[in-house]
Amino acid sequence: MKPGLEIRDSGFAQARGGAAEGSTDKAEASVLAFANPESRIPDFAGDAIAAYLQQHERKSLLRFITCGSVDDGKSTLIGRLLHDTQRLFEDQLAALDADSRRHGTRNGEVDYALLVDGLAAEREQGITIDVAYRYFGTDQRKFIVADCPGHEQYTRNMATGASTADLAVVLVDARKGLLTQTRRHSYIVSLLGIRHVLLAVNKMDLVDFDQDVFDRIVGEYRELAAKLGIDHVQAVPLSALNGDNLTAASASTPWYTGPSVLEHLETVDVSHRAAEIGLRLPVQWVNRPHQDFRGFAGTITAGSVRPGDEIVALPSGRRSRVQRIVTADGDLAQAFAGQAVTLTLADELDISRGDVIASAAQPAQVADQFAAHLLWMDAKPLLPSRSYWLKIGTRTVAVSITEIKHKIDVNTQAQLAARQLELNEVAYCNLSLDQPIAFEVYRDNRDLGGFVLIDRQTNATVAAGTLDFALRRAENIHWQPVDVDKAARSRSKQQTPRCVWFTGLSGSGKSTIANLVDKQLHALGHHTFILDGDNVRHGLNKDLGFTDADRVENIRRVAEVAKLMTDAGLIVLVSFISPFRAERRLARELFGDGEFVEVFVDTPLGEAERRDVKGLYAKARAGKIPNFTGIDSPYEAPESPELRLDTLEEDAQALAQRVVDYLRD
Ligand SMILES: Nc1ncnc2c1ncn2[C@@H]1O[C@H](COP(=O)(O)OS(=O)(=O)O)[C@@H](OP(=O)(O)O)[C@H]1O
Ligand SMILES: Nc1ncnc2c1ncn2[C@@H]1O[C@H](COP(=O)(O)OP(=O)(O)O)[C@@H](O)[C@H]1O
Repeated sequence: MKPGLEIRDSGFAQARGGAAEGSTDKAEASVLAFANPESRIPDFAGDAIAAYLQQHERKSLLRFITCGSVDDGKSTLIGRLLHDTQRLFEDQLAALDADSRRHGTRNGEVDYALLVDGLAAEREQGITIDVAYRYFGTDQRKFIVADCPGHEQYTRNMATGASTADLAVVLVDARKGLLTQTRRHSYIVSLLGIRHVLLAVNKMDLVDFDQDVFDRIVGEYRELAAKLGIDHVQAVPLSALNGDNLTAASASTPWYTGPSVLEHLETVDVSHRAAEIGLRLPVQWVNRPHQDFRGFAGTITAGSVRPGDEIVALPSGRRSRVQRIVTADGDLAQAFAGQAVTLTLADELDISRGDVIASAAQPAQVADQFAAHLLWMDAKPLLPSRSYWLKIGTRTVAVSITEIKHKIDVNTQAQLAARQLELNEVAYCNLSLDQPIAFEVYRDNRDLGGFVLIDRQTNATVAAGTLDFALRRAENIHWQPVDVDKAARSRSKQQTPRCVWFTGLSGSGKSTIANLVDKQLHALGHHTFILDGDNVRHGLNKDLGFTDADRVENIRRVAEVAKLMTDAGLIVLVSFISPFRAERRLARELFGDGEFVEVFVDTPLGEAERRDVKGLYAKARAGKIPNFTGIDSPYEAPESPELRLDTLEEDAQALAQRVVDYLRD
């Protein structure tokens, strides 16, 4: 990549677009990522974009998003900007002409919205349903615009577009004024750190270019922006359809003396005046072609670097000096943000993918617990205590949400109590990671402060978030070393500590079999303990019910207790329905190799229901117990348990013997 090409990319785009895994040129890959998964319009192929960007390399780049409600005129605005700045490709124009005749809503005249609403399905519905990235340029500047859909359920796409933008064009229909959507989108704009809004009060022609209407809307919006901490608002009275105040001043608004939309986009200064942060190089891969060369490759996301500079590797905190800055075109004397480089260091430091190389004088911070804002983007709700992947910069770690402090009504900013989060909801949460990471608060650095959460089973991106601050408690709690450790306890008990985890439907036979195993082991002189769902729910977990969220927390706690018991040298028999794979995996990950033995007590629902030891199935069928496992709450059978016990094939005694044999092996 050539110096001077100003492409920035945030953690969001990387994780979503899958850009640059192991690539030496993230910026180029980002460009392609824009062209590919987001924009569904084939004309903007990666090559064309790269060529275009190269041609306009020396101009500054403004990334912006457009947002507003359906029918506010976003697509028309962008289409017209593209058209009027004459960056349209010839064939696109030809296609547009034909399309307008076929689909256009404007009696055979060119319909600019069709330039942007790429998909046939969208045209039929008359709405834009995905983020579409467009490139255009003028003599002053080049632009990348993300067109964000206006429909309520597509908040997720809007957040995707916003995560890389410096400015948001917020469209308001002059006849309607601020709508719920305007508030929602402005909230997300502020959440994702955009400080500049161009408020386009559109369709002014339909209110006779009435200044009072404009002033009233602008006044209301300024109030909202102030509450949200959006510092810079430029309002423009607009008719995107007719082009008033779009690229030049309109004769219809003599009372307006500000810039046109395009003039503002061309001249607005979006550079962050925040204190210049030092070098940040999230390591994408460690390049070790032979014994004598060890280089750390990645794209510099902030600051600059020269050979001789003192650096610190994070999170380890080890220091060294930069020896060389290697690129495909030879070594550099200095490299800047946006450049993909390989650094070699004066000392042998243990640095791996996901670490951050930072300037020693101005390092990033390190922590493993945070307060953060989360935008939930999955149809399945967020369950606190469940383990997800958190991807930040080039690092991926396991995370759980330890507390939802409150969710936020994005329309009113009201704070509401919540135990779980649904699609498109925003919440303020505490997060706990399984290892420390290098980070910066999102306000200061989007690259090291913005993250996504990934479902560990489906690999789907389920949330986007911003780190607000590290929790103090993380700094102040340390592991207390103990002299009598697990190995010592295990030796004195003459046994290998284990966690034997029985899972299965209610009435499958977990308790019966666990009890028999316990008796046998005890008779053999082993030190054991049974943790049974029914019992633990009378004490430690008596605050929990049977919602998905409560079951997740139930299992998390009992897994932690089982872990403590194995640390005490015991063989623990855990007998819980534990219906979700994710939590059984979480439990497994607490233990060492071979220590966790998953026993699937496999009894078909019909059989468990026939037994109905406690009469619960009958009640559940009668609608008296909501969320009953197997009836109206799911059971996810283990895929590869250490033992599967078929209770239709063998009796409880024989099955217990199989468990004991397994353990004694
Ligand atoms: N709605 C609902 N669904 C399932 N089970 C219910 C429910 N309500 C009460 N019970 C009784 O609670 C026992 C299950 O508790 P667990 O802690 O093992 O459940 S879970 O692991 O959190 O899913 C379970 O005990 P077992 O029959 O021993 O499995 C039931 O007796
Ligand atoms: N092969 C078997 N293994 C375990 N239990 C069985 C078997 N066959 C019948 N049962 C009966 O099924 C019931 C299982 O109940 P329980 O052990 O309390 O189940 P859970 O703890 O899974 O809810 C008991 O009444 C038990 O006698």
